Amino acid sequence: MEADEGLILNVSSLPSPESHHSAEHKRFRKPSLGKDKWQSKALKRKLQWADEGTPSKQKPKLSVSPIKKCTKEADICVKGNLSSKSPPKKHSTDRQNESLRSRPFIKTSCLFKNNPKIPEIHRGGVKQVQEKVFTSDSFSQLDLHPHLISTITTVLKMASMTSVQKQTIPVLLKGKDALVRSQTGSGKTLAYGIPLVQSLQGMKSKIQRSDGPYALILVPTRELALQSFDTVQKLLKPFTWIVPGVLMGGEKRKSEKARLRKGINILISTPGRLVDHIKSTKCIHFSRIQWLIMDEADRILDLGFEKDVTVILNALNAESERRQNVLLSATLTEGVTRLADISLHDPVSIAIVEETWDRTTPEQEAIGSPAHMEEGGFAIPEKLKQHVVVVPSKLRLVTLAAFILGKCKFEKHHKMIVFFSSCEQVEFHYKLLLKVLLGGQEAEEPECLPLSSSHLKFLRLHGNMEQEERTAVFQEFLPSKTGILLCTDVAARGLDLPQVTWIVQYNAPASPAEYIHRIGRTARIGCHGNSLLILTPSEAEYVNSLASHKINVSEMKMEDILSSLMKDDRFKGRRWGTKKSRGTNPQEVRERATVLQTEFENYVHSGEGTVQWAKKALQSFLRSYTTYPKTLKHIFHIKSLHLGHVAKSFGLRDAPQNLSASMAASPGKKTKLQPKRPDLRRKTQGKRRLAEILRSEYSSGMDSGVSKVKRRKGHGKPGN
Ligand SMILES: Nc1ncnc2c1ncn2[C@@H]1O[C@H](COP(=O)(O)OP(=O)(O)OP(=O)(O)O)[C@@H](O)[C@H]1O
Repeated sequence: MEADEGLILNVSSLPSPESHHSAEHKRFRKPSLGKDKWQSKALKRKLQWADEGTPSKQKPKLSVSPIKKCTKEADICVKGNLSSKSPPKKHSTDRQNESLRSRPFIKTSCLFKNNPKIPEIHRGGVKQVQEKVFTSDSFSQLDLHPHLISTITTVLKMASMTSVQKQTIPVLLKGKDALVRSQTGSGKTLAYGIPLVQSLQGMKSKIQRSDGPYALILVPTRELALQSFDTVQKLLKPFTWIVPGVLMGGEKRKSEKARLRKGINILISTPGRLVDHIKSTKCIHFSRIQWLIMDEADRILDLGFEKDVTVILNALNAESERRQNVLLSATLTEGVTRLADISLHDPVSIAIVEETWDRTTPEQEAIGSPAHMEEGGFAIPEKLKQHVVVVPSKLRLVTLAAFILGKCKFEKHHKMIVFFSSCEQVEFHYKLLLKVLLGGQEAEEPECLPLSSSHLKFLRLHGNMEQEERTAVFQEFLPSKTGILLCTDVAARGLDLPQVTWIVQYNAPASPAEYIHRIGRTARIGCHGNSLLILTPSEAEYVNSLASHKINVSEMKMEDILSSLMKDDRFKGRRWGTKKSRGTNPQEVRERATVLQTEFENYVHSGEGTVQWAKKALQSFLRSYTTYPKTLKHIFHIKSLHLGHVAKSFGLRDAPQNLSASMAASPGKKTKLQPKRPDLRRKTQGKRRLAEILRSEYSSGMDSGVSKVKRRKGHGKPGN
């Protein structure tokens, strides 16, 4: 146990955390149930607490100990039993008091003590790269089939072209290869979709379904495959003889084979799944392929799909030599240059930038080569407001919860995506937030929830989920006007989820490119949007790293986010009793944050299973922390993490002692996760682990080794 976690409330005659937790649930469902029992238990309580300076190695005692020192924060939890002094007058306050009295006091460390100083964020005058989204030109100006134009205007309801469409469509209609970069949400799908459909519908000999693929569209994730399929299908409405199809894993291989046998003319696939079919499905052939499109091309390589892409290119080259190739992304990086070299023939480079592009060198003037495209920074949608908040590790969880409550419960019309760095963390936070913020009654009895809570709808999406559930979640979140989607980077690329108002990055992304794609899930096609990046004090320098890529963030204050808790009396400290809270009293805000943290900790410590589950999530976080690239290691280094503090953000009261050997963490001290003498074997293991993590997010769905989270009704035991 760490020194600053010595402020522990040791309580005798406490109900077990588990029984308390279920009582809290009952409080929401049937407020009158168990009232007497809880009142008498509350009266029996004798609250005692240990000295703040408890030696760090001393084990927490559950016995009664003398009061040695009382800090303001201890007041929060201990002194506040005011109900006997000022008895409630009204029925509602009676019930409120009862709930306050029944609040458990097990042990709560000082959330606001011994935290590292929050450094000031200095924002240089970063001039962001900007693109104009729309042009005044209409699609009818292009040389397209009239039915295609009417589909665009009547089915897709689009009037004018976006900048990237205006520049790309004519190039592709001329039969040229292209390398296209334009900001997120600028309409790149139609930029390749329209010329593709125009060219296939106009082929001299009419396409037959049995001809097999004429076009191959590669995308990194299954959801993006589904989305691209949907767009292509719409464009093909008047051209019913051209058949699109999607291969994306998760589906039975047999049924995909059957669809391939029947014939797919525009094949949309994730690379891994396609390679699987190339290797095992006899009826797949590419003799008529005319188009190869790689959307999110840089990501396809990042994921270690390079080998897969090579297999695919070889398969295509073996059967057909002449085809048109297109690579697209909002962030073209070195990887794409490599891919461009092997897949494109004399390409036209298209990048949509405005004057703010900082052309300081003659090389940068020549945007003709993809290498130059990345030097000036990536464009960010004009109406996207980016924020950063620096939060000490211990306060991360409550800050996230307060932010979600503030936006999605106490404000209207917010739809939010929260990014985490691993599947386990998504699962953990999903269930923890459901249990604590919604009282665990989310799915079963929404009508029993306090009215305001009905605005909170949590969903999650990550690579370890069964495909059926992934698709269901995607389809549910897509049209929804509200909701909070917790996810990994599996949702960072390409997904077009309308009306998302906030992107929260709970774990910083591993590259500026990923930052751009994550925030790009909002403020699409000229709309407004907001993003929040949550950093710890030791990570604050990341803001400079973003600035060097022309990414400009403005600071939010943690205290302002936490002040949303003033609107939620479920987290009212006991000493405030029935007193009406006026304005934002910083002390009361801290108290409420502490009550909320206690609720998290109580849930996590409600059983051995939940403790293990939190440790697993913590371990997963630490593992992902070791995978930041070299260039960011000075900011995100495992050694700069304080394990005891980080544990708090997983609802754990103490730094876990028994993390797996590979972690070799030392509780209560800064973590020592790096081997003292890293040898080659360990390096290889690290690489393999990284590959596993990435694969778990993006696997084609055919890798048998990936464990799946089965869909459970009513959200059963965590960690399963
Ligand atoms: N000309 C247009 N007019 C109006 N809306 C458009 C137009 N073109 C595309 N859109 C819409 O803009 C949204 C974003 O398009 P799309 O998903 O193709 O963007 P993107 O550039 O591929 O984004 P990302 O880089 O995130 O993948 C979609 O909802 C699409 O229907």
